[in-house]
Amino acid sequence: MGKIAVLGAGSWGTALAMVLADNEHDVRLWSHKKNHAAAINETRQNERYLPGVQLPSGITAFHDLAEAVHDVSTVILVVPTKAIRDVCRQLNKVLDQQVTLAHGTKGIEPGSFKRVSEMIDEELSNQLYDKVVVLSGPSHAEEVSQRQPTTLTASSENLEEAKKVQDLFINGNLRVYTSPDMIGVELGGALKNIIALGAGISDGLGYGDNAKAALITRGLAEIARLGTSMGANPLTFLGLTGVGDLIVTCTSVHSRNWKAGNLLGKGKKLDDVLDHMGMVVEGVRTTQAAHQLAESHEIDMPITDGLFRILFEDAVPRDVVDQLMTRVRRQEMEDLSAILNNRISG
Ligand SMILES: NC(=O)C1=CN([C@@H]2O[C@H](COP(=O)(O)OP(=O)(O)OC[C@H]3O[C@@H](n4cnc5c(N)ncnc54)[C@H](OP(=O)(O)O)[C@@H]3O)[C@@H](O)[C@H]2O)C=CC1
Ligand SMILES: O=C(CO)COP(=O)(O)O
Repeated sequence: MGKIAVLGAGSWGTALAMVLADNEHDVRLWSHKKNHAAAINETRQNERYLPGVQLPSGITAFHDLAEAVHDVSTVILVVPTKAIRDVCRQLNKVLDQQVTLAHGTKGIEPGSFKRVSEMIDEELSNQLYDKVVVLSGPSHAEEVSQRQPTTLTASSENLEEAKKVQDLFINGNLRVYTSPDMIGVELGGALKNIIALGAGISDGLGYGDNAKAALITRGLAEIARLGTSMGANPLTFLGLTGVGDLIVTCTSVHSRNWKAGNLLGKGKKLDDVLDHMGMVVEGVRTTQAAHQLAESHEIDMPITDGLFRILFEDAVPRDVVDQLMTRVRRQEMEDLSAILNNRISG
């Protein structure tokens, strides 16, 4: 079995490393913090990010990136979106063989509006890999680490690369599909975090299941609206990486985005919430990116707009809900051909 480097020793990197080790690969889990890597090797646990979970013997933690990627056939990037460019620049200096390159990161970069694979393509020398693969879907690290049944989708512009990643991860607990729609798969995974923040706020305000179902469904409509404008296949949003991930993130106590929203709904301030979380809450930056994108391209995203005002303009959550409920009346289903004709170019 192959040598694989997983870069990012947070909850998701560790859970993915466990799957690979279960599949008998030799896994190098890289942490940018020396003490963290040492503690993982010593205790055989990642106490900070997956407390109480015993790591399989096939995982070794590394702090030195050159050592972690030496001789590996595959590199999986699982750091937060804001760290992707920096880690790619470090990789350029130490990786000297061609690898299969995948990522499990869910975000869009504010300002550039780049998806994670686009950021990787901009930063990483193209001699080092063929086409990036994204691995996404409804999958909380806590449940994957307990080997509970989970499904994911591997997508790439080169389907052969996606199949290689499918092969590496698939087992009796984790079923992996493939998809050619890289844009839709990455956007579904990133944009659902915005709606999960909203679902948490709704729960924090004491609203019930009706409100949450409405947020999920109307949230899906605006994810599909933006995603389709950016070149995604609209059907992808009905799959695992669209509605599947939206459901799991909006309804699970494991979701950091839901938890952060819940605290906001209970009246906490964003900075205090983020300090308290101690783990990445990707939906915050993605809300900023999607809001900028929707504004500049005149795409109707009322939930995202409301979230943006709560997160960055101190809007009162209950007022935002009132505004959403009293918007101008409209027909539920929209004209897909109009959306397809309005694709964002470039
Ligand atoms: N957790 C989950 O269930 C899932 C998460 N994801 C996605 O995976 C990505 C990673 O999330 P997750 O593992 O959960 O996040 P966590 O917050 O659990 O962990 C993030 C990890 O990345 C490290 N890190 C932060 N900045 C850098 C940097 N500049 N260079 C190197 N390492 C860095 C952190 O180190 P430090 O301890 O120093 O902060 C930490 O080890 C996110 O995009 C998330 O949306 C996708 C599916 C499921
Ligand atoms: O992406 C996830 C589940 O698929 C994890 O969501 P959170 O980052 O909100 O925990």
